[in-house]
Amino acid sequence: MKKIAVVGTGYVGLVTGTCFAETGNQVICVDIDTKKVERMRNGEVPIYEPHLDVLFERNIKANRLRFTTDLQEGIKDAEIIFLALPTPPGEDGSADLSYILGVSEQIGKLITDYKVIVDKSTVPVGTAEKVHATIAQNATCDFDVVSNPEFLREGFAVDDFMKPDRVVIGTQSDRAKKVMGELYQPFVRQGNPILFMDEKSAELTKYAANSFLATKITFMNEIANFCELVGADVDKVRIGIGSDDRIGKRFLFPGIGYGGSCFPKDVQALVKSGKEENFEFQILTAVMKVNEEQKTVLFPKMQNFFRGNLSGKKIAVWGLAFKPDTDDIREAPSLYMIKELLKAGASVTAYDPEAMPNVKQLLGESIQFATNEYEALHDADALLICTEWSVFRNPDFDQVGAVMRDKVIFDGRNLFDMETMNKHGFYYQSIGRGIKSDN
Ligand SMILES: NC(=O)c1ccc[n+]([C@@H]2O[C@H](COP(=O)([O-])OP(=O)(O)OC[C@H]3O[C@@H](n4cnc5c(N)ncnc54)[C@H](O)[C@@H]3O)[C@@H](O)[C@H]2O)c1
Ligand SMILES: O=c1ccn([C@@H]2O[C@H](COP(=O)(O)OP(=O)(O)O[C@H]3O[C@H](CO)[C@@H](O)[C@H](O)[C@H]3O)[C@@H](O)[C@H]2O)c(=O)[nH]1
Repeated sequence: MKKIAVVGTGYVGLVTGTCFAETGNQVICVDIDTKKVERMRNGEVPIYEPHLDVLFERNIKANRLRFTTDLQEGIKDAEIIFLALPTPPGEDGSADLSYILGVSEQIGKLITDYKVIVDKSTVPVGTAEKVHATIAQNATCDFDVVSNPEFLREGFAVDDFMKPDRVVIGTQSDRAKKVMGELYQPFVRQGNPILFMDEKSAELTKYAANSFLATKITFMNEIANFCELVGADVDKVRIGIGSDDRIGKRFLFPGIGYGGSCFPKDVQALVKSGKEENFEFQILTAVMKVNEEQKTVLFPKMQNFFRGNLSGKKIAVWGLAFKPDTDDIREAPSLYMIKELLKAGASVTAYDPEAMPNVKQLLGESIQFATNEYEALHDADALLICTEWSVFRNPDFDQVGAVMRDKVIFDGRNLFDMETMNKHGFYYQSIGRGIKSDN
């Protein structure tokens, strides 16, 4: 059993804290958001993340998981302090380290006995050194700073955390290595490795992983766009190349661009880190450009369909979250499409199983929200699909066609097969699969 403090209770911090509690540790989560802490103390999970609620409730009941707004109270008994704080893009695209360094400064003033301070946030190479220097300015006791990047995906966060493909631990301190190795032992029982390395390599491993995955998706999006020009079917090409073990089946799904709180900001931050070393990440620069264009690739198609005049058209939007099984709308492609549609004078009625409250906060009254997917379609001139929630995968097409003004679908996630669409008489455009049916 270890005593752990987790500072920051967002998608990463709350999952980290809860999963460490689940393996028998004593965890206290610290957040400056008083309302959030109040909600958690009342037993409420403040984010939507499948399966988190069961673990959360169980560990609170067992007194292994507690919450506070007071950093001093949070860290006083902890041997390990995780920093799961935001690292948003600064104005120039580099990672903003003010949250990390601000809390590090406070930690330096507060600690009185040995602690392992762990960077769980995604941070540029050299941050562990900066955190160390910041704490050292005030600390009067021994401490180590470790880089332990997190690879969980939203929507699968609990599973990814409990059964990680690997755990990366960057430290050159034997003492910290031992503490971290013991902590993670229960999570690598399946034989997946704990990879010990130096801090800088650990920090870069995280950016390299995200940038590689973003590149893989973007490559497939370009292939999809080319498929449309030459009449090939990207789904067939995807399966064709994905069957090669060297390429792999995963992360090859084309769509309206990658979004979320990680890929866009992390690719940008790595490119910026390169610039600081007079190094140009040529591939990643192209990835960012292609992805920007991909987010609105369906817009000109919609404009064409409506002969350049979207003004007054009613567009139903299915899916607002940047991906299914999350309420997160950070950098969601849906928001880019909605912005273009509103600019063109269209009206938008949207439905998303989890993300509507977040979008309401952002867009207010500028769009309408429906209580289910069919209600969103009432009198719609077209349906635009932005997120592949399971509930959208097998709709009653007769009902869909009956409530819409026109049977027109623009699908940014390739949910339906072309034959089904043809059979039901829909005009259907997706990504990389050509136009099947003329209206
Ligand atoms: N979201 C993901 O899927 C994911 C996965 C892997 C890594 N990461 C990285 O992990 C980090 C955290 O991401 P997130 O998505 O969990 O962020 P988030 O925005 O969801 O949560 C951050 C939390 O930190 C709190 N906070 C801010 N300042 C604080 C302070 N001074 N003291 C205490 N709490 C404070 C906020 O109130 C918030 O609850 C980022 O670096 C991100 O890149 C995220
Ligand atoms: O084949 C694919 C797979 C994903 N996406 C898009 O890519 C984005 C990111 O998806 P995903 O990676 O599943 O979600 P995240 O929760 O953002 O997770 C990524 O970012 C996290 C934060 O750094 C990392 O921890 C994870 O390993 C990494 O997968 C989303 O917009 C998806 O729609 C595609 O377009 N095609």
